Amino acid sequence: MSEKIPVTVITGFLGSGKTTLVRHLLGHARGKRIALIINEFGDIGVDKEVLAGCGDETCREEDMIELANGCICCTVADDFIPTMKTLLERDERPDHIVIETSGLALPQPLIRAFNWPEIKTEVTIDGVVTVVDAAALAEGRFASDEEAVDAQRKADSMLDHETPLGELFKDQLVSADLIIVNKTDLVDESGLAPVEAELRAAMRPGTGIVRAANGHVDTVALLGLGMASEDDLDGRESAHELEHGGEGHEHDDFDSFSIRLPAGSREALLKTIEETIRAHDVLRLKGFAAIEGAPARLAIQAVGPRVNAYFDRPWKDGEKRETALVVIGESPLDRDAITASLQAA
Ligand SMILES: Nc1nc2c(ncn2[C@@H]2O[C@H](COP(=O)(O)OP(=O)(O)OP(=O)(O)O)[C@@H](O)[C@H]2O)c(=O)[nH]1
Repeated sequence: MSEKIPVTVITGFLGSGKTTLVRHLLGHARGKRIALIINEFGDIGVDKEVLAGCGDETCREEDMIELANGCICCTVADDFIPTMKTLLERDERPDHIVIETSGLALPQPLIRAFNWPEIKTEVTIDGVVTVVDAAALAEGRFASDEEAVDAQRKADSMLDHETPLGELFKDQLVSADLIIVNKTDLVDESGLAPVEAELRAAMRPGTGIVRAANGHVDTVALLGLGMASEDDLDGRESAHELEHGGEGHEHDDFDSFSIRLPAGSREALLKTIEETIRAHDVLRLKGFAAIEGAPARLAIQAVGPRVNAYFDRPWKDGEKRETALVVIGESPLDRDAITASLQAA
């Protein structure tokens, strides 16, 4: 049997620089024939257009395949596996396959798809590479325009609309074998150090971190990791899988509860939330807040000490204007102390 073809899976939030990285990679392929599978959604074809313009003979049109649907995790059987099989049945098989995932799909189902018998004997994941936007992270955001990310997600019926962005971000980090800290040209050293500390706290131990600007990463560092990630799933579970017991794993060690508060001031609430999270090791805090005098509700997403808040929509007629938050952390959570702390807002 011929050797398995290595596949690099590239994840990362919308706008983090995945396409830029892929473009650089194709332009520096060092003679490797690389096939590219793009899992784009929304503005279909944009990434392909960008890549087609790279002007290098390694970027051959026939080696770029777009998946029809926006979310690999929903369409593994109908779309992804057949696409892979078609690619593998070609006379001229690629030396390496790169999959650029949509910035909002969970990487976990894609990684597990490599264990499907239809493709398991022919391909293996060389490495899962997660691109992060250092500039956004340095400012406490996951992406340069979170609202655009969320709007796009909501517009795509194929995507899970419930998973908070912070959770998806973490899912992308724990999936990674290598994290590319991109856009370092926009952040100085004092900004990068805390970003990397944050990434290290969230990622699986041993994950590599490489800094980059405009996706300039040496092909040698990017390809040939030889991780066989599909055989090494421990610790890569998505938050969703963790909450729901996962694939044959038991995860009873998370606790969550909800709390309701009267309308208050935005500044006081966010400050209190941040302090509460730090004081009580809360992993996640999410919900909606009623802000005095505001006609819209304030969506709150916190992952670790990073609290995000944005007005997501106006209050509806008849809707009760109160703050409702869900607190999640490792069991046991000190509910009374956390509740008292949040009530101080
Ligand atoms: N300053 C700076 N800009 C960058 C860097 N990398 C990418 N960009 C810019 O950031 C924007 C998004 O980059 P893309 O490569 O399209 O990001 P992506 O992750 O593929 O985005 P989607 O396909 O929309 O998910 C583009 O305008 C890039 O030119 C970088 O290192 N520094």
